[in-house]
Amino acid sequence: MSSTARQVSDVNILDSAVLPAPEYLCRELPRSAETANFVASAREAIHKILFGDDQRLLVIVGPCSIHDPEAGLEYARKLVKLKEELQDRLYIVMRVYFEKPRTTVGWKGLIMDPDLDGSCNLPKGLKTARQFLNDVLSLNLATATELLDPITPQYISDLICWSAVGARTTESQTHRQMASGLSMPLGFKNATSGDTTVAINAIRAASQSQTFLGISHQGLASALTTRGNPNCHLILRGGNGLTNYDEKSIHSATEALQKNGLLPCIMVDCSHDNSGKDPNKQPDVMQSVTRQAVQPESPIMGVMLESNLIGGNQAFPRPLDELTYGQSITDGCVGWDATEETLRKTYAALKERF
Ligand SMILES: O=C[C@H](O)[C@H](O)COP(=O)(O)O
Ligand SMILES: C=C(OP(=O)(O)O)C(=O)O
Repeated sequence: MSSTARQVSDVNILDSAVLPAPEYLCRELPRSAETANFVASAREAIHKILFGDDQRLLVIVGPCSIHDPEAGLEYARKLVKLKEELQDRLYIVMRVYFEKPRTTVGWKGLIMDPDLDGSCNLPKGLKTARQFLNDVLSLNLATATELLDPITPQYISDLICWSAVGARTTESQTHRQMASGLSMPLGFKNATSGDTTVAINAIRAASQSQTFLGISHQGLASALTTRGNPNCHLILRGGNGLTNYDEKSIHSATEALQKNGLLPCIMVDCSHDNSGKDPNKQPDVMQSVTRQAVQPESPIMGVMLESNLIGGNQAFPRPLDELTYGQSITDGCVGWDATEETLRKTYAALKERF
């Protein structure tokens, strides 16, 4: 009888590289006291909007994904000027998305592949993301991201003012548990099928205390017990080719929230299925949503817009020297001029709310 055992673990693992512990990266790229205070007050401002203590509209706007930090910062510098101008009616937060959930496969974002060439240099990706967040916050601009991998928050969440769990992960217990321990307000998107029940269940689960497997700041596998996140809300993004920002959809989502004892508090994503993935339709969606938002007792407290320096998107992968500066390599975005016009129109329409 042979005593040689067959290989039964790591059969499909090609490589494994230890990452720096979160505390190491946070020490290398620390947050200043000013930045910490800015993040805390941005989260408070968003909390007040969620709970109806501030009538401003929360606007999560920016690139579908950050792939070029230089262009991302140019965008941030433009956005912060507009934010300051419109801040008595709009609370503008920049989309700073580093992790992309894919329907099948594709570029998974700057954290996973910062060199855009499939080399997946994760230590560089985490470092670039942390540096970029620090840079945006130093402009006095609040940051929003989707948290996809449950290990990522330990590296960057102290620099995030608002986060989302996406349509592909709202039903995942792992993500609901993660959300229950996060320190910032968070939106759950309805499922890609259009189902909103999964997002409502997610809000309920994330508001509870949970114990689950995670990593500590020292990078050690840990059992984490959370308090529950009281600042979760619903995001309607359409689904299965259909929109869900019309009055009837908003009304039925509101009823479902109330039936579950949750705050009637809804953000509308003007992109994704709500625009049929056509970025040119996002401004019209935003206008329609704003018209509803100014109605008395409207549950609409926020909107999301995918926007970049240049409108549309470019096919990717492609040779890096052929990339158009400031244009999305993931979903199509509204260009800067149209973004500015749309936000100004929203601002003007919101006069009725004040
Ligand atoms: O917002 C981004 C995309 O819609 C999401 O990452 C899915 O992209 P995919 O369907 O192209 O994979
Ligand atoms: C991936 C995103 O959205 P969704 O989860 O709605 O597809 C996104 O907002 O980048």
